[in-house]
Amino acid sequence: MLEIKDLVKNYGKFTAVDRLTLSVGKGAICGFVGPNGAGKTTTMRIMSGLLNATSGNVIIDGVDVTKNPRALREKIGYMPDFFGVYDNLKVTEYMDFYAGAYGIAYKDRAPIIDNLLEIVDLSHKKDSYVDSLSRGMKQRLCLARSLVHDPELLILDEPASGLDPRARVEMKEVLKQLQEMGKTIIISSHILPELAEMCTEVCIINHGKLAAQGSVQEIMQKLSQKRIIHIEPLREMERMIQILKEQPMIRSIVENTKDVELDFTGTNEELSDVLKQLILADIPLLSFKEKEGNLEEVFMQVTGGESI
Ligand SMILES: Nc1ncnc2c1ncn2[C@@H]1O[C@H](COP(=O)(O)OP(=O)(O)OP(=O)(O)O)[C@@H](O)[C@H]1O
Repeated sequence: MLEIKDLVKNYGKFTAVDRLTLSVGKGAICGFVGPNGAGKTTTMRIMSGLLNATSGNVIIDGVDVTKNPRALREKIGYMPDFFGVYDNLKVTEYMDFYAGAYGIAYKDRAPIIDNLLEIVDLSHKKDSYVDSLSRGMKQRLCLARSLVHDPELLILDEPASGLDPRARVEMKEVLKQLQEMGKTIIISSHILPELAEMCTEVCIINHGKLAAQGSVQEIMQKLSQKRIIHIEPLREMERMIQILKEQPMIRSIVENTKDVELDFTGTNEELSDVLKQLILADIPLLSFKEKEGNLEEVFMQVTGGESI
């Protein structure tokens, strides 16, 4: 659905997007994650035809944005990270304004607007003033507005930013519904855990380059250099540690009051062998498990510890 090839954007001498190459399949919810200033907004604005690239290509559904921005206008819905101020405009009037801007005939607008407000769960607010809505509602309204022309690809810049956990869950549900309707969604954030639960895949962007792409699980596996294994014996801690010290794939052992933490460098096969050794030595075990990777740690590792 989306292919970005060698995309470069220079602002004067500064390179904000640096030979970025990636592709996103139809029906994906792809998270664009990176620290502040990584180049996410710049890339999204180029994808949406709002900004010219210095070089490279952005191909959406077979059409190059840089060569044919008009043809793409219908295919793309863009939600910016900034929500303007709309004094004295009611929710339906706001939607009507955008429907008009996309050339939708006046007589066709009402059912489209009603349907979209229902999708984003704002039907009950249709006669309210936009400025009176909560932040979460404004974000959802902004999302509804980017859908007026029924685009195939949605480009959402930081839609979850500043939302409380409940509003995030609501946003996640709306996105899932849109995915079920066959839309492809690109969504950005500078907080990986915020996106992880919403996305089918993630692209981590750093200094305008792609640092990693894949499902959250794949990225965690590829990038977590450390495998930490927790082992809790019922007793015989000392004897267990002696056996563990003889295992070749264990880089270090940290002893806690009740359990030990191994920094393990081996494969699953080798890990199951460690378990076998302990059982053969009759060490009574209460638990033997790998610590789940921490998304934030992985993100910090990929982006060189830059702030999130
Ligand atoms: N119009 C501009 N002129 C000069 N530099 C710019 C311009 N727009 C963006 N930049 C710079 O390009 C870099 C990338 O900015 P961009 O807004 O794309 O990052 P981002 O990943 O979206 O960051 P954030 O999460 O803070 O929104 C930043 O260093 C920014 O200062």
